Amino acid sequence: MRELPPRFNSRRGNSRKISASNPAACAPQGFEAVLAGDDERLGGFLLPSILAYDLGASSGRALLGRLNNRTIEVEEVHRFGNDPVVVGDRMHWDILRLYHDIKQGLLKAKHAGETISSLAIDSWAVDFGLVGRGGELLGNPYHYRDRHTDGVMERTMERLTASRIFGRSGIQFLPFNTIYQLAALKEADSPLLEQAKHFLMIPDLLRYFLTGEMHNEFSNATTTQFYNPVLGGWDAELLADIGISPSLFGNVVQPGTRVGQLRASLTEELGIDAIPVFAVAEHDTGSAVAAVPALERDFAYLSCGTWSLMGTEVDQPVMGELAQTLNFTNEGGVGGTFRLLKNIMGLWILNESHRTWEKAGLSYSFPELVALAEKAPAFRSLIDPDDPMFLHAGDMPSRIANYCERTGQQAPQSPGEFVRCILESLALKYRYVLELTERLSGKSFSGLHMVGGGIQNALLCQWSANAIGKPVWAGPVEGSALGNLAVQWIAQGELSDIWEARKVIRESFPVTVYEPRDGAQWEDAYGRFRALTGLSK
Ligand SMILES: C[C@H](O)[C@H](O)[C@@H](O)C(=O)CO
Repeated sequence: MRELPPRFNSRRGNSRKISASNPAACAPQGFEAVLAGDDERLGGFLLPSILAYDLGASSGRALLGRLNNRTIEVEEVHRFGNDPVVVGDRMHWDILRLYHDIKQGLLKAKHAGETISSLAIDSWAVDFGLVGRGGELLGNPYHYRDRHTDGVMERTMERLTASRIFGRSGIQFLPFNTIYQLAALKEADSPLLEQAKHFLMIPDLLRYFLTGEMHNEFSNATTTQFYNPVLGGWDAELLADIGISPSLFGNVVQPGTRVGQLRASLTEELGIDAIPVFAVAEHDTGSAVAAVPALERDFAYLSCGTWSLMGTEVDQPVMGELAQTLNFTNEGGVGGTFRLLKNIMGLWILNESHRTWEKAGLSYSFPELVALAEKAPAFRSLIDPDDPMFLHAGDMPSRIANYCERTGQQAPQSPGEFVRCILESLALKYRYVLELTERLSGKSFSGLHMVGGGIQNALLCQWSANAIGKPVWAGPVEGSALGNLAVQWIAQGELSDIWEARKVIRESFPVTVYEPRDGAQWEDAYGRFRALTGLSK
């Protein structure tokens, strides 16, 4: 059974009120005192900063956080690109460059005169590195959009059946899930598997570089599709099914667990202290959901970035036939919770269209593209953003035109019309998935919380409210980084539990409310969208 760190099993109402009555604990320099389970609040002293690294599919940032008398102050000390590297027909992450930027963040914090009391890393899911006998990384991790997994999911599902895989993992079927990446290496008889001794997901790997310690974190482990949430551990049967040795997989730690400190060689190299390192919800979506400033216990969220992740928070995974049929997922959360959600292709389609136009010498900023979309004719062309033709990198405008021709629609002609098609289709897909979430969870939501970088697109937020016919509460932008900070503060007794964290986030970062408009138009468009895309409930 999963062991939760102290202060994290307060999902429903049994949180321990932490009082500041015992001044004996007030020894800021004795920070370790807190770590030793002393949960007396340090009498309102301003504690040193903590550092959150949030690595997204296109960029990363190092955010300093301070908790100043119930208000969160954040400061971005380092922002960096995350450009995949294509070698031949393989696409890899530039993991050593990412580690270099993590070190840059530490140096910038040091030069800013900051005392860092802890740090943690979150990133996108499913991807991993393999480490050999000597502790060496055996190669640059594959990017989940690399095509070495083409056809592997279908072959694996045929051999094992979808019910067996979903019944043991509770995870949605996506072709890049870790289980199919490992199965692809097995099919290719990759020498990597012969040499591999340890499996580390992206944050696990970067944390290992920092501390020298190897741990697999829970929220990210669940995205592999071979973690069994009922057994509370790696599923040896599924691993055996794909011919992968269970010995590669280590102990799974829960968000909020202290997992070492910066190794001596690094503290010497950078001239900094051996800062404690925590595991947080290292799947960035897990951290984003932790930071949703919800008031009510039953809330719907949309984490909006390269991907759009929509769902709700549940105490137990929902692994019945309907969940499998609707292809929902149950990814691990904070405090023993699960994220019942569905992946939606998201702003990736817009980002790739922008990249295609840039390559063609058509240079538009994102705000310009959104302004052009607003002026374009409404609901002229609609797509299902999750059609597999939009998954891999490439010329999205041509694929959108192709989709429209295939469905008997007029294809967009100008960048403004293409962007309108993308944003309208996303908003309508959000309505579709929200209705499925209500059906599957048995909950009804009074509105939708939108968090993440994508909410800076106010038009998308407004159209999402119009499409769902309910208010959208947008904020915070830095959802993942704030969720990362929050779990570090809870682990160190600064916040009592995730609900206090959400309250402090709500008070520190006011949300923008988008009330639904143009109901009749969007209702009509939704009918057309369902008919065109063939999406039935
Ligand atoms: C593959 C994606 O990374 C994953 O499904 C998504 O949840 C994510 O991590 C978005 O950053």
